[in-house]
Amino acid sequence: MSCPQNMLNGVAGSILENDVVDSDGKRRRIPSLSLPQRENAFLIMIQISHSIVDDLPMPWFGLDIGGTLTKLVYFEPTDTDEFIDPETERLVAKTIHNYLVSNKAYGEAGVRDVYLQLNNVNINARTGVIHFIRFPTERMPYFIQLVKSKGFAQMSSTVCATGGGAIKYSKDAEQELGIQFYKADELESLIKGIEFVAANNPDECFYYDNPLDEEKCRKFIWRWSSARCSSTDEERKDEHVKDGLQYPYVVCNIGSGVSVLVVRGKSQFERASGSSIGGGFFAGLCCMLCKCETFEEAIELAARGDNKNVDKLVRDIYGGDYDSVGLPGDTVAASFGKCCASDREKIRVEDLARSALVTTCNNIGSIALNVAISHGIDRIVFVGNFLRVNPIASRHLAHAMNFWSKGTKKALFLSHEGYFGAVGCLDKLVDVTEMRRNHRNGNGVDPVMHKDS
Ligand SMILES: Nc1ncnc2c1ncn2[C@@H]1O[C@H](COP(=O)(O)OP(=O)(O)O)[C@@H](O)[C@H]1O
Ligand SMILES: CC(C)(COP(=O)(O)O)[C@@H](O)C(=O)NCCC(=O)O
Repeated sequence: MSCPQNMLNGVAGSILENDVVDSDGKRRRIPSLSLPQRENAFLIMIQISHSIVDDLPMPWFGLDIGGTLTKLVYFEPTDTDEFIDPETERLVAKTIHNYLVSNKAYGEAGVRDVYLQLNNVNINARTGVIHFIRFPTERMPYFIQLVKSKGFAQMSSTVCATGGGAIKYSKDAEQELGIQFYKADELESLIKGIEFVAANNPDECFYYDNPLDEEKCRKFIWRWSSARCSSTDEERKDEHVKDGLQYPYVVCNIGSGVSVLVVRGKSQFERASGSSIGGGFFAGLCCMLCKCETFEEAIELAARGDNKNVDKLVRDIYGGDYDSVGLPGDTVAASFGKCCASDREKIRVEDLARSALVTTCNNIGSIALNVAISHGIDRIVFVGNFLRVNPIASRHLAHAMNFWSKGTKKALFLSHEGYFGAVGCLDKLVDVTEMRRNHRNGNGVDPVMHKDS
């Protein structure tokens, strides 16, 4: 465990001598020791563990309470040590493991995305696993009651929260559970989460070749940290791999609504644009027009539909391409433009769902591309849960970026789609640890009393 320097005050010499903590701050099991040595080490470890518990009690949760979905990430330490960790902390971890990690579904609507689990990651000087869980935000009151009934709130835990709901529900969490959120800004958390996950998961990022060609479409991993694609791994294996991400890049977050950000460096970003035509718009149209009950149902319907029966294309108006301005005949000229035609009875709900999907993607693609062009940036990273189980949208966006930029801009996608805000807000742990340490040393404020920072 990388005990922050201040935690080591007074015992540092003995700890290093007894090899409890590595010089780079990594925790390590003690090699076999003689009995007096063991007693000595044990006492030292009790002191350390108390300092650590004082600094930031486990378990650690990151919560992104969005307009539609709440994303919960749970960091489960795997570097636990019976000599170092207090028994209470280990018991809590076991209780949570038994409930969260042994199940894949919770209540009526909670789901753990097991395939996204990230192993062997380091957060705030601990090593562990990140688990990914989501549920509809409208179930938040039920979630609060569940946490209460399972007694999770009593286990002194550290909850970092972001998204609009971190503000909206903070009073309920406090009143019902006695939990105060460490709040983080959602866009800052989004970028921190993207950079953290991309750095920890070499296969996180991908792009499509020939996105709209059913036969030739291929998905390739983009090794973001080394700016190369996985197909060249072998031939370039001896090359030096650069650390960190390649700047600049554009992020287009498609949640309920859409935010487009320009990222120029670590912690250096601006929100350049946005749109209300996003995931909520698509889901809402499908609910009202197609009577879909779920997002998954809407996507399945759209997969079987044809937007050409609903949208007016350039060729429906021009009889072919509109050459002089470079508009191909199969471009959508007017979304839903055929819905007023006298033969509209032939339009199926599948076609309406597909048109809703294409309309949403076209609008988002155009905004994201404009931002990339106006800022002179070539890589556009699309994230957000609108892209969940939705390769049609990703492939459509990939094609649009390539086609309208004449191949100069590339659409990239990340496999943890909508979870970056929840991961990124865990970064608050580092700030809180630092603040608590300062407070203990007589400087600064107590973060427990100032969780809104
Ligand atoms: N299981 C689901 N339930 C509802 N919407 C979903 C689901 N899976 C994907 N979506 C899509 O994801 C969007 C929400 O994306 P998300 O990134 O979680 O945003 P937010 O933070 O606004 O909730 C929805 O508007 C919908 O289009
Ligand atoms: C307000 C929001 C940041 C909230 O984030 P979300 O829950 O949609 O992920 C987002 O919905 C948004 O950027 N809407 C578009 C607002 C606009 O620029 O028109």
